[in-house]
Amino acid sequence: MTSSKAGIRIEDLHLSFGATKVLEGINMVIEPGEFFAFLGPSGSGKSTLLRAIAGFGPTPHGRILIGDRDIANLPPWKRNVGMVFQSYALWPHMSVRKNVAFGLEERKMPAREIGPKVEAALETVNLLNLADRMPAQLSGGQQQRVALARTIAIEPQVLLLDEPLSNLDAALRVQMRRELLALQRKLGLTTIFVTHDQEEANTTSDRMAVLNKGVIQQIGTPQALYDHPANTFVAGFLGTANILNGTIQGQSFMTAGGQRLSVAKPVENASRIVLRPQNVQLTAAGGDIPGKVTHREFLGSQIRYLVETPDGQIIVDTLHSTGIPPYDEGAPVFLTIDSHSAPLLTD
Ligand SMILES: Nc1ncnc2c1ncn2[C@@H]1O[C@H](COP(=O)(O)OP(=O)(O)OP(=O)(O)O)[C@@H](O)[C@H]1O
Repeated sequence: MTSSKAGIRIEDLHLSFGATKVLEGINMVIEPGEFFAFLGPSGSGKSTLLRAIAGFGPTPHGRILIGDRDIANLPPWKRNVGMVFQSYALWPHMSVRKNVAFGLEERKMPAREIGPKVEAALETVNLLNLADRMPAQLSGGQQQRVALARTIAIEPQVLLLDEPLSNLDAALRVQMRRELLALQRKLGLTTIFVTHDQEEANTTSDRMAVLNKGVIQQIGTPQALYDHPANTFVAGFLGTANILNGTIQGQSFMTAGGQRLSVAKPVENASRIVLRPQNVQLTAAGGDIPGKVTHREFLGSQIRYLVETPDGQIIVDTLHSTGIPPYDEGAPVFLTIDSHSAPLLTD
């Protein structure tokens, strides 16, 4: 089963629900065949943006192009997009096979063509053996695969996924996100995946857009956004971050608490530095910054310490090896900070 690849271009998109602005000045280009994630906290506008591409919800201002077709004013069924919902939205009274055939029948495809297309879609998601079951006789993961098969059967140019894994338990989510990525790679379909789960976005997407309050904060690969956040929101939203205030002085960042941290590339007007918990070392003596352990959490592979310092609380992650963690709550410690390539922020 193949689909023609098409990119997506969104130009200066604005959208309101009545008087409430929900999306502002959205511009982005999604490359043909790319797996792209919309990531952001609850209410940031991810689903609204996805639905605007699908043709649901209030009509936005701005342009939405799939390939070189402006689809912003087309009804959903003329946009050639396939959408998978969090709830799966399967017909409970229809077998798996009928559910997958439904969209093709709606499109008035000749019956002799529908059978092979349904088989091919079910084969793609490894569900051919369950084709005659009813949805209620399937596990959550299997229902999700039916929803996917139903969507890819119509051979859309673009696949839109709205939190498709959030009804699954943790282990199945991990398995399904790998299956989803493998399927996307096999079909080469331009895909947008909405999630509020950064691990899900990090592990699947080629690139992602981080949204907050209806505004895109940054677009890039997961690693680029983690290593080079554009602002305090992105730094704090992706992973755990210690964000210290201060100023640039020569080749150093001088923290508000009086610590001089050397930086490779000083940024003029930088007022914050981002220290990831794994870039701080804890020692009993001989480090740069004195502190006191106020809390300790056992995370399995790591131990997380909260340490009170002249710059406030700093989170430190250390690798766990078998045995008793070395520092108790209340222990005096020293921190050594690897600040050389730590991101500097100006907002
Ligand atoms: N039908 C509606 N009428 C009015 N406001 C709405 C409507 N749907 C969504 N909103 C508002 O638009 C904003 C964005 O909602 P949206 O569902 O896009 O966010 P989200 O980032 O997808 O959040 P979540 O992860 O919780 O689904 C929210 O403030 C929400 O309250």
